[in-house]
Amino acid sequence: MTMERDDWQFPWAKGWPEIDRAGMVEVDRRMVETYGIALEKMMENAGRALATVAWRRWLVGRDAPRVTVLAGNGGNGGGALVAARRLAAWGACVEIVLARPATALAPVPAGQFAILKGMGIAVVEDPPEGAGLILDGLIGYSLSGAPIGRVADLITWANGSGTPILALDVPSGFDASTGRLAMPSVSANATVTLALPKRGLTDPAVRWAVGDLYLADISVPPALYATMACPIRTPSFAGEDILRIA
Ligand SMILES: NC(=O)C1=CN([C@@H]2O[C@H](COP(=O)(O)OP(=O)(O)OC[C@H]3O[C@@H](n4cnc5c(N)ncnc54)[C@H](OP(=O)(O)O)[C@@H]3O)[C@@H](O)[C@H]2O)[C@@H](O)CC1
Ligand SMILES: [K+]
Repeated sequence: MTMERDDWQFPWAKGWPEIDRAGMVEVDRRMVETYGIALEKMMENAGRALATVAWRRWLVGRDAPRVTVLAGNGGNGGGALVAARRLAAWGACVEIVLARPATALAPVPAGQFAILKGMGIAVVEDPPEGAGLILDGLIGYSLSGAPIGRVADLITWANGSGTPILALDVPSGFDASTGRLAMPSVSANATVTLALPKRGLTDPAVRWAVGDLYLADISVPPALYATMACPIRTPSFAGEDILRIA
């Protein structure tokens, strides 16, 4: 699978369709209710894509590389927990840091967390030093206001760690409704966004937070996009389920 395709390099030059939070919530709803593509399935695709980019860009060839996974209690955290499972199975030494107590995890992320516990994956309270990569699964498209509390502390810690950061869907702190960054915002080396680029992600002004941008296919049927209130042209993945688009 080639991760780089020249013709995908500059989406704003290519008119990549972008989507805001409301649109993505509608896509998620129709995936489940119209097509029966369960959240677990979407989350598995999201997490595997995150793990694949993590492995191929930062971890391949290294012996038991250490990965710190920062997980919020929503779908973004769930996708990162799937990536944690895949990376652990590929030989990474994974440490999970939850932003909220495990009891606050939403049902599907909680299921992912239970699997990780069953695998004996380490869950640590304080983020460890010296990891080779940090996964940002704190907040995705459901940011509400500027990050606060432990989430904000973890963002600040990750940014100051000197360790590369790979963000899921959006860098935590990025507002997918407005395309603007709240502070603090994760300053990611790369972001794996899901289905469609979230509104504003390809704006060069936010590149310092987004980093290199990958788009992951989570199997949205073209007809779903075509019958949206504002029809969307489907990105052509054509057998390559992760594309670098910026
Ligand atoms: N088809 C797809 O695209 C798929 C998308 N998927 C993924 O789901 C994501 C959307 O998931 P979501 O809606 O569960 O919420 P999400 O973004 O995880 O954030 C909620 C968390 O953020 C927190 N939080 C919010 N604001 C905050 C603040 N200011 N300061 C601090 N904390 C704040 C909030 O805390 P709380 O409000 O509960 O206290 C809660 O913990 C999406 O981005 C994608 O990654 C996958 O499921 C696969 C399919
Ligand atoms: K994130």
